[in-house]
Amino acid sequence: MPSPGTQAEPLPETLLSGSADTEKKLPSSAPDVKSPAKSASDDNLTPFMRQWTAAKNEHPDTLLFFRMGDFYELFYDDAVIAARELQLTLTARDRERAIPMAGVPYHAAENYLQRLLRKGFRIAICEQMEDPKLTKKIVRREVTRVLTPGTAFDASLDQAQNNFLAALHESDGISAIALLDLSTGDFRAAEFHGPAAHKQAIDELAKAQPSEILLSSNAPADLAADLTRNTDRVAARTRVDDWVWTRDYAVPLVERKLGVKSLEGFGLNGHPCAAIAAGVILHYVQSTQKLDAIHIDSLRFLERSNELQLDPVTVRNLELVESLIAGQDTRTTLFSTLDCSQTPMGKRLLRATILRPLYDAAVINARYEAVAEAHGDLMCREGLRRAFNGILDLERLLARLSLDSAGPRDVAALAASLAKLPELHKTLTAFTAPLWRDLTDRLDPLADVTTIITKTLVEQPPLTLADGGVIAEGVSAELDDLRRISRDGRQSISTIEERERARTGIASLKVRYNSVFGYYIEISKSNLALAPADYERKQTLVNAERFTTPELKDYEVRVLTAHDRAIEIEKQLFAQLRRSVLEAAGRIRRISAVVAEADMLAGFAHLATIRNYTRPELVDEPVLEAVAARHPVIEDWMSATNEGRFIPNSLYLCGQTQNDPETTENTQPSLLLITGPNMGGKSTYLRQAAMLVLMAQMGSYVPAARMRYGLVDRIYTRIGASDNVARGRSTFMVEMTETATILNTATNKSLVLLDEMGRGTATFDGLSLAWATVEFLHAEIGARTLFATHYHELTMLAEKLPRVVNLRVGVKESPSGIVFLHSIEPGAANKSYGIEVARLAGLPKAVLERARHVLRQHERQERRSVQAESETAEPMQMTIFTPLSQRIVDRLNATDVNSLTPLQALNLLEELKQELAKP
Ligand SMILES: Nc1ncnc2c1ncn2[C@@H]1O[C@H](COP(=O)(O)OP(=O)(O)OP(=O)(O)O)[C@@H](O)[C@H]1O
Repeated sequence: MPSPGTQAEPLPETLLSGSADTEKKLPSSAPDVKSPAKSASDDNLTPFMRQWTAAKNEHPDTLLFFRMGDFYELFYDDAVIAARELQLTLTARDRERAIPMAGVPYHAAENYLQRLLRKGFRIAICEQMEDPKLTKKIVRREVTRVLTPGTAFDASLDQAQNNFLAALHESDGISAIALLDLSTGDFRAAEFHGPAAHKQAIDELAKAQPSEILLSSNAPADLAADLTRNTDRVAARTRVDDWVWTRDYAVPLVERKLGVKSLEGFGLNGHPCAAIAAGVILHYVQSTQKLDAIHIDSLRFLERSNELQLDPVTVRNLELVESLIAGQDTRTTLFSTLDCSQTPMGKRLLRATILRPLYDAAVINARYEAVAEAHGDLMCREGLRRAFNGILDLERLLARLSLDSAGPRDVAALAASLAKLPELHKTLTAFTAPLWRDLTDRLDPLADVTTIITKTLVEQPPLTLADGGVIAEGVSAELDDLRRISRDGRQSISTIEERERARTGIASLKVRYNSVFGYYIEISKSNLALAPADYERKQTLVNAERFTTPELKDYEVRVLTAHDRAIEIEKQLFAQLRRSVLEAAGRIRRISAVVAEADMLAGFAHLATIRNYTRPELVDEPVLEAVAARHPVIEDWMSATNEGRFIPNSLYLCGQTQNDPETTENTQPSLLLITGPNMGGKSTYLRQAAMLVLMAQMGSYVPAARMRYGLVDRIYTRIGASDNVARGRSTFMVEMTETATILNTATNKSLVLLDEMGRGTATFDGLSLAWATVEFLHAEIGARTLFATHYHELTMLAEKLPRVVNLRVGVKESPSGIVFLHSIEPGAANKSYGIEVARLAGLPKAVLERARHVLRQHERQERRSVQAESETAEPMQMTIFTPLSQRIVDRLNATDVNSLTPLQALNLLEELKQELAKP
């Protein structure tokens, strides 16, 4: 069957990926593999090529892997592309027509397939559907699977990451997405309303980093452009016919798959767009996998209100799961720092939790309590962590079984992992915190499933079913009998050999077997005269002659038939085992979730111990207080590389509440203005605040001596120049867009980090924008804000605005230069050390001296103009705006407008105008 209603879009020319090995030029024609435009009924074609052409025409946008015996062969342009991409030798089939051909051995195909998928190709696997030995005509072949980047579920996937297939649906101002990781069964959907719906959907997609995105065939082209701009890894884009994206077709697909009459239980009622996106995903999976993916048995509707919101910019800026610099050591991410999970499920959950921390005090506190208990009991904690040892990727093993691509060893691995559950269950019962109790209750040890597998399979099964030896003795009486015949047959062969040697007197006579000629007696040419008359000649070699006898022929039939039949029965029993295990698919998936959560929490407890993290206190006020806090990633990095010691710093912030009086003596700061030299540690201090909140809202302990905080609804960052320049926006434009988002959407529960805002433009423009932004954040938003800046003028705001406080990073001047203390102190920096830092960076002496000279001149000029101003004018205003506008403002402030007659008002206006006209 062809893939109905799908069509791959050419990939963009460049992969804008963060990882070095994918940062390659893709051939623009990568997935364009529509060759040749032939008709299967073309009379000139051989029957074989007619069969190939028919399969290719059904899947024109794929590379067709055509099974021929022990090889998958590719022909025409497919062969040329595969040879180029996989460095295969290009040969030719049919000397006359010279059809390009390239192939890979079927047992090694997996590796080649994955390489092509990673390059964005789609692949159709055309299998032999009957045994070539049993047919005299051409073997029947069918496309059994279509592989696409988003539907991969092979063993080479990164175990710590999901491989998502996404669908994006937009209709009547509503944007919805669905995400499915076929390799684990993780299936989610979300829907967004209002003016920001589209952006929110794109942001969610960017966070999920799907490998493939399904779009409607009539979706606008710029939808795809948006995705490219906001997604780090460029996903393959596949168009699906618009008729699939309809409520009548797509929603019943989801209902049928989940076995329900309504999607209410999955939180999808009233969210038809999300349900349609989920349905499109299922349609696509069915058309590519050609079988029912049993392990997809639930769907999670994502509620943004339950999460701490992180937009993709913040995820990238804070280097939560990926390093900012492409190809850089991934050990510098928060994920790598916190990852001490023992199982792949635990790793994936940790990653997902970093990207979606909680926004629910009860759940967060329940986690703290569980971590506290494990933290406080070394024996139990270590016992628990040991219990995860040997639990392999339950979700992915199950998925492979569900998609019928699990071999005997996969099933044995599943059983070995499940066999660890009773021990895990026992270890968990030692804990009493409610969350541990809940996990213990949910941990079904699945003993029945383990028993079925261990009873059915031999202890160490072979990789494939092909040669048998997979099913244990005692499972099937018929199989045991056939095996005996086959075994006895081999013994009889040696008896025959001995007897025939004695009969003929030829000591070197051999009885052997090969797959082409079956059993035979081999006699060397020199002994041919001794061959008895009942020997029938079978094959002549250079130095020997091969014979058979009626007895040997009879043996052959019995032994080979027994062997083939035994393998047939093994296949049937294995299929039956697969079905039995899949009946427990839902239970296995639920257990995987329990294992993942227990593993992650045990990891938090372990980190708390080895890194000295402490339990945060979650309160009902918008505070953010941390005593002696550290940046988890830098601290870990420094201790791993023995590069110094991280200097702890404290933080006190309080978001503005509705009841806050306008000004009071002891107002807590909502905005910290941090000044100080480059390299002083300003950015680190900012990021550290975000890390603390993020970890705390994941339910983890934090790197601080003490932390007290109120829930944060969203973390905003405007940090440094990002790589969007490559995506068509200037540094300054990116900066302003990000700032606009903050000012338009932050609340008093948010955490805002602004690092060197305004530096991307002319000094005074930048300063003015930064100034106005601080005022707006202070007056209108009241979010907990950290603002690092090199504009010293901004520090004046601390005197004017009650909730703004100045902090500076400590430096010590010494004869040999400046020393960064990395401590955060009260007050504003009185000096910048740009030239000193430039010296440390190795700028040429001449440039440094010239810079010092220019700086001195500039400072002298500045002093002169300040002097002149103080002699002539009123005291300097605490504002960067001109005194003239301030005079007008003062005049207006002093006027009681209600007491003015219309004429007086007009006169006042005229006076102000004249004031403006003064030089
Ligand atoms: N508290 C600390 N303890 C130890 N080292 C630190 C600390 N804070 C920062 N550092 C180190 O100092 C260096 C500079 O830090 P950071 O980038 O935060 O400085 P900055 O003031 O933001 O500089 P710039 O203004 O140039 O961006 C980094 O290498 C960082 O690892």
